[in-house]
Amino acid sequence: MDQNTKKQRAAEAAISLIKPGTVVGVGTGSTVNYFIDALAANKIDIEATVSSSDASTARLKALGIDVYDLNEVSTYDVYVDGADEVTNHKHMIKGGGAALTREKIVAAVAKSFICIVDDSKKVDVLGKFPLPVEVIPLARSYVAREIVKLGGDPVYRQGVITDNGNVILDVHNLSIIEPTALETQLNQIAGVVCNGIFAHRPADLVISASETGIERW
Ligand SMILES: O=C(CO)[C@H](O)[C@H](O)COP(=O)(O)O
Repeated sequence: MDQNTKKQRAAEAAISLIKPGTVVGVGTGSTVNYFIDALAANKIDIEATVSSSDASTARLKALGIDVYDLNEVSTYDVYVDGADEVTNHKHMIKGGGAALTREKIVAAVAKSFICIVDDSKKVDVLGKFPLPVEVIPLARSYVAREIVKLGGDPVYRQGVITDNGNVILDVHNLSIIEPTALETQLNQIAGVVCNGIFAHRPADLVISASETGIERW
């Protein structure tokens, strides 16, 4: 079974957890695209969505699904998003699609976070996937030097501007033993907007698809 089929299966497994009449938080990426398509295909009569990126907003609207501005919503039940890595503790690295900041915000407003992945994303320790850090453009070199002091190897993601007008540093060679501590530490560097460790707000449920079926934890 190829990776895209697994992504689609994980996304479709999340559909049964979506209740009619509710607002649904929608992440970003290829796995979430399958979720958006399944939301439309299953014709679940949701009230609307809140979205974590311009790309997801465009896909939702193209399928006739309403998208609320997050400022119109005080809270909502379920946020569904993919991940680049996820652990048994439901800590994640996100931001491979450069949408980490809005993803973290939209997830923060949700009562629960459902992470949908194929089984290649499950890891014991975060950090093999280069950690995305969104940075104010002016601060790029300074932040990179500070990250080197923390033991990481930052690489500027050439040609990528986030939906917020910022740039991304992908930090290689980190073994993230204490994700909550590193999430906090990176956020304290002046010029960092957000980093892709989701440990202060982990997932509540991970749905992972493999050859043999769906695993939940
Ligand atoms: O964090 C993300 C985007 O910023 C995505 O959730 C993550 O990169 C996984 O993407 P995909 O579902 O395409 O494998």
